[in-house]
Amino acid sequence: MPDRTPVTVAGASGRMGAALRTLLHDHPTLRLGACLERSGHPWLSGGGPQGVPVTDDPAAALAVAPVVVDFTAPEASVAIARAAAARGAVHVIGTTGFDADTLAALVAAGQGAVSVRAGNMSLGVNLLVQLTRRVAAALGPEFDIEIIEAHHRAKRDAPSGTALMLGEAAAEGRGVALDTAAERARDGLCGPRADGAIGFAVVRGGDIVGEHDVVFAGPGERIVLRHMATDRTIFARGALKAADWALGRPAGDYDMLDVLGI
Ligand SMILES: NC(=O)C1=CN([C@@H]2O[C@H](COP(=O)(O)OP(=O)(O)OC[C@H]3O[C@@H](n4cnc5c(N)ncnc54)[C@H](O)[C@@H]3O)[C@@H](O)[C@H]2O)C=CC1
Ligand SMILES: O=C(O)C1=N[C@H](C(=O)O)C[C@H](O)C1
Repeated sequence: MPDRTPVTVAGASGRMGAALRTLLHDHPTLRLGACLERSGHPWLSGGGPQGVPVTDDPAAALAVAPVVVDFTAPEASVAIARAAAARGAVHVIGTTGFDADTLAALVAAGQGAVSVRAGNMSLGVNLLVQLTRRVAAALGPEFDIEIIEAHHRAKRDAPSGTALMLGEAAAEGRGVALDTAAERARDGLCGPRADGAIGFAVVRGGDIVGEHDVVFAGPGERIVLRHMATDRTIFARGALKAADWALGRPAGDYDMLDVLGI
């Protein structure tokens, strides 16, 4: 397979890093070009994949492989965005858990890069986002919207990036701002549900890859839109599709709806 584009995998030893490295092994257009890991990671002193540099320096990785697929942590993604912008490189961002300040820092740092960011890179979830927007727009305020997500016990952020994407889509469909509609915690004598709220509930346990329900609960009936991921390959495949799609595009901020054309 000649002339495949070298890719930096950021967070290369992680769950998503492993899924990406497996797919890149025999990908038709992309190959593993460099591994980026956190400072102090054991792979920096050996033990990582052979034949490619392993580094904690985003600029050094991008000098070798100027397309970076990044499933790391929010602060790490900001540093990678800065390095990608300096080279006008492609930065595919799967990392979730950004607060408002870190998200603003990411966007500012990435000016000049070709950035594709999504809280979920799978085809199925991005279709679910579109369905959620349509159903929320079609139903009246008598339908309460609740988003329930479940993930493995090691996940650090909640609600998941996907749950927040679905919440944004529901809020858009309803013509409201998610910031004001979201109910993210209920505990104790919290009173009845607020009219128009978009509620979030979170399950963590075992090795659940990722499950999301959008519940529209009305008087006498309930609609549930559900996505269940059983294999991380779906996210890795989407991320590599985004990398391929982004090559040669003008600098800017894109998402998976752009990549998938849906
Ligand atoms: N958008 C999507 O489709 C998906 C997003 N995710 C998100 O991706 C992120 C990672 O998920 P997992 O792979 O499950 O986590 P993980 O904990 O298995 O892997 C994260 C990796 O990033 C590395 N890392 C941390 N700081 C770094 C730095 N400064 N520079 C380079 N590497 C660094 C860690 O050492 C680790 O190897 C999470 O935010 C998760 O929510 C996960 C799956 C799908
Ligand atoms: O951390 C994970 O594992 C996942 N994170 C993403 C999210 O926060 O939605 C996507 C997927 O659900 C798996």
